[in-house]
Amino acid sequence: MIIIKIGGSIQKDERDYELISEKIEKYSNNEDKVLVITSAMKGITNDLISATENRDKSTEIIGNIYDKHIKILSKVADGPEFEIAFKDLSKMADELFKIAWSIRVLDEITPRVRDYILSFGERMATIVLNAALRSRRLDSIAYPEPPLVTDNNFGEANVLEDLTLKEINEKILSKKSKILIIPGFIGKTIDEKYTTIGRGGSDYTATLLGKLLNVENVRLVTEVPGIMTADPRKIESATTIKRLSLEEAVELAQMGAKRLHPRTFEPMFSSNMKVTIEGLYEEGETIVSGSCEDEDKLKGVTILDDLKMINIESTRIVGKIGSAARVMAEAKNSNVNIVSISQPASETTISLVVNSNDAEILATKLKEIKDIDNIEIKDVSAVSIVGCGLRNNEIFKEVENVALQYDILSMSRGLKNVSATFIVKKEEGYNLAKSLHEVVLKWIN
Ligand SMILES: Nc1ncnc2c1ncn2[C@@H]1O[C@H](COP(=O)(O)OP(=O)(O)O)[C@@H](O)[C@H]1O
Ligand SMILES: N[C@@H](CC(=O)OP(=O)(O)O)C(=O)O
Repeated sequence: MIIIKIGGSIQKDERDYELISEKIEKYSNNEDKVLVITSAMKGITNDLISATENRDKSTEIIGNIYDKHIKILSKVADGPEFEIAFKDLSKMADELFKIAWSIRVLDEITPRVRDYILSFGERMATIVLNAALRSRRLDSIAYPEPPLVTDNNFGEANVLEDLTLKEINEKILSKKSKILIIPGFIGKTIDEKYTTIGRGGSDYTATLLGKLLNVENVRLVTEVPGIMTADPRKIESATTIKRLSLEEAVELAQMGAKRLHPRTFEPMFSSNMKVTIEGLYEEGETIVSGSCEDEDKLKGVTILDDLKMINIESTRIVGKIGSAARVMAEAKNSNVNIVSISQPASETTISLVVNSNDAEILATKLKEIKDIDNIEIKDVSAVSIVGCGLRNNEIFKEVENVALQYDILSMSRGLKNVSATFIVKKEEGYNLAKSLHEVVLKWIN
């Protein structure tokens, strides 16, 4: 069996479905079963989120979502396949309209209802993809219900692995068709409420099922030809990385490369599967497998630029046990994720980097701590460089020399020292990323 994940970025028009069908057919030739995991069609998850946020427009947005699906369906499916899929999509859309109407009337939404609404993106995508494959005479079936059984942490649910394995064996793998199409990103609780596992969660669905089902090959198909040395939309000279060790892949995913779910590669730590990220339009792929090897030098650069640094200064917190804990406790109580932390040995300052949206919320809470003299907030970028070669002194020095030409606010090392992150003022972020990318291109193999 092979697992193929089809990204949302490559589900937008007739040509995409033609290329996807060819790819699935090619991979299915030597397999007994192909488990296809699909994301929602391009832009649909964002549209659904916008329906939950702009409740006065929710029915209009949902009308557009339905139209987009039917328009594509009419181009990729024909005859009875079109008829069946049309009925299934219309039934789902009816259900979605009812919820949209109720949130519009109530002007209120709970995390549970939000996940229920988001679940329609992936569920509708299984129907369109299946109709497209069947119209090309491929032996496929869609199972739109979530394969993952999760806890009820709506928005970022955790997968219950044993129950998921049971579910997939009983309800999905038992189907006779060779190609089984299931939704990524969504799950359901034991009492059958829809959940989601976090943005980009279809990649993680694929690797997690790969581990649970002992599958050797998991292929994540997307619009770019593999994971690249930088986001090709930001840095033109970015090129495909041929191989990533698991440590490197985890660091890159965590810092947003190819908008992967941060846990995408976690299942690989307890399995022997090989994960390949490959392009639909251009030849090119990245293989993720194994640990750091001698030939692994530098692999890539990422940049996070919607961040703020909160500098907390006080001479009265120096040497006091529990000062940092109080600051962190405020972050926890305010539900604010800390992206980076630093404190000099003089202990007079604690600097926290958080997502821009969270900065004011946290700073307001911190101002209530009476031993703090001054709190300052500034826009920053986090620029990271990743590669096993950073453990090599010569390479690390070269990276450091380039970074030191900028005004570095803090520096930290990642998992097993295979990454280094530099925090700089926002206006320096892009230039630092470009300079570090030049070093990557020199050392990449
Ligand atoms: N290092 C990187 N390598 C490849 N793509 C990247 C990288 N960093 C950011 N990206 C962006 O990720 C996008 C693909 O992610 P996404 O849209 O989530 O794909 P999919 O929907 O197929 O899962 C690309 O269009 C690219 O701009
Ligand atoms: N549709 C979800 C899940 C996902 O993984 O999407 P994509 O494969 O298009 O990144 C999202 O947008 O987050």
